[in-house]
Amino acid sequence: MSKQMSHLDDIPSTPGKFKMEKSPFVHNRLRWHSSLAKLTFWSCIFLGLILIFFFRSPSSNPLPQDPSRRSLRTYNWGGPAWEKRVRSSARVRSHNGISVLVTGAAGFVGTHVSAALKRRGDGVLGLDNFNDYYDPSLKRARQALLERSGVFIVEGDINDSALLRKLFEVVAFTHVMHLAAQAGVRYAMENPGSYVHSNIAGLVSLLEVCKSANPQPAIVWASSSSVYGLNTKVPFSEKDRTDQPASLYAATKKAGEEIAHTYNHIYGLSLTGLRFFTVYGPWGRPDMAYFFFTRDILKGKSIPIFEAANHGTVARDFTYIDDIVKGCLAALDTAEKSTGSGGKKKGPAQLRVYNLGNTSPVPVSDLVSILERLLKVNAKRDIMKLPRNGDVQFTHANISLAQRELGYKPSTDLQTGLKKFVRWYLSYYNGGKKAAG
Ligand SMILES: O=C(O)[C@H]1O[C@H](OP(=O)(O)OP(=O)(O)OC[C@H]2O[C@@H](n3ccc(=O)[nH]c3=O)[C@H](O)[C@@H]2O)[C@H](O)[C@@H](O)[C@@H]1O
Repeated sequence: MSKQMSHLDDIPSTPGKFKMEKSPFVHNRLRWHSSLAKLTFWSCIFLGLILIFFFRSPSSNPLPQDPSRRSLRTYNWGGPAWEKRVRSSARVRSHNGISVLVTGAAGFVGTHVSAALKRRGDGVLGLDNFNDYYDPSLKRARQALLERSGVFIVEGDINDSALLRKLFEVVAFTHVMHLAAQAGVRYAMENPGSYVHSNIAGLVSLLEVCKSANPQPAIVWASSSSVYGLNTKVPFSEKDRTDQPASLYAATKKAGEEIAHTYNHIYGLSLTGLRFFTVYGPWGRPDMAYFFFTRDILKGKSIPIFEAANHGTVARDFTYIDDIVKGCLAALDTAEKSTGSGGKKKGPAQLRVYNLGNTSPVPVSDLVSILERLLKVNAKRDIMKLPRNGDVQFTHANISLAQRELGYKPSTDLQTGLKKFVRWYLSYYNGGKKAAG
């Protein structure tokens, strides 16, 4: 190093100018030294700036800062012990049982559906990416609950095609109950990418693997009442227009219905979409109004209650989880087989869409009154204008199609359902001592 330096020191940097200097050697050495120092100095500054930029740039570390790219997380799966667990969880234990892959199994509806299927002896394997859209510890608690009844939840993302293919290699699922999604109407303005990632790209990734599976499974999946968007004709019937979504969430669910049509048409996949109407109940989602209203009423915090223009009522056709589960199971049981094999269609296949609602919309202010009575605490009501962030003024399901074809008959009113929710909430959060996330 020093040898090389001394050699470099002897060579004038600009030989042409050399002769013009009065004391060429000394002067040039000084010049050389000072320019080397300058070069080193500016290089350090430049390097420093690059490093600062690199570490502060969100793209250098996409995982914690960009939740729409959750699939970039790596999950551990595979190996003989893992395959054994997968097989055992998916094993059918009753005569004429089905074997179901439940995506979003650690979610609210996913947990209840998985438990119900397992109870009647069907084979159930869960899949969930345990993202942090809301408190993941609640998802872990649901997972523990399912584990106790023999349901294994594979940790992974529906965008991971290699994982999905592996699951179909290990188990010949007869059905897929696809509930993994980015839910929530208002969050779509904060993180639009996560909706595209889960509800569109994830759905396509799943259907691609299902279409190539041999045998192809029948698929039942969660659409949403939000697809009715700005439709004003009530009650909402499956025949009504769904081309005016009011949120990106609704648009991705509507896109899902169109994508389902395509895969049914080209590949003969049997597909049933269920339009859920504001599902609530024990083990529910903390991002939903009934859940965080409960938390905030208990904390003495004020709760924002939306109203439409001219003090118009905002109402929802709140549907209790047990009724939804019955609808899901009936959809699975009436699903016909897919007709394709090896990615090729052999004949026309079933394509269905059903409303699963309660058929009795309740104003949000009444929901709050019921919670006040059940919690024995007066809410601090903060009445505010319905924000323009995707909410619609009301939903109301016409369920006659589901009644006729699935035998769907909701039987829990909001008062009864909320009573069960509040009992669960108080015991889960230890009498309100542990705060809900
Ligand atoms: O059924 C559906 O299609 C949808 O139901 C819910 O969406 P949403 O009905 O908006 O449920 P909440 O967020 O719990 O809101 C319930 C009601 O409370 C109102 N609300 C919400 C939040 C708030 O701070 N204040 C308030 O008054 C809403 O406007 C709405 O009328 C779910 O979050 C969606 O994932 C689902 O697809």
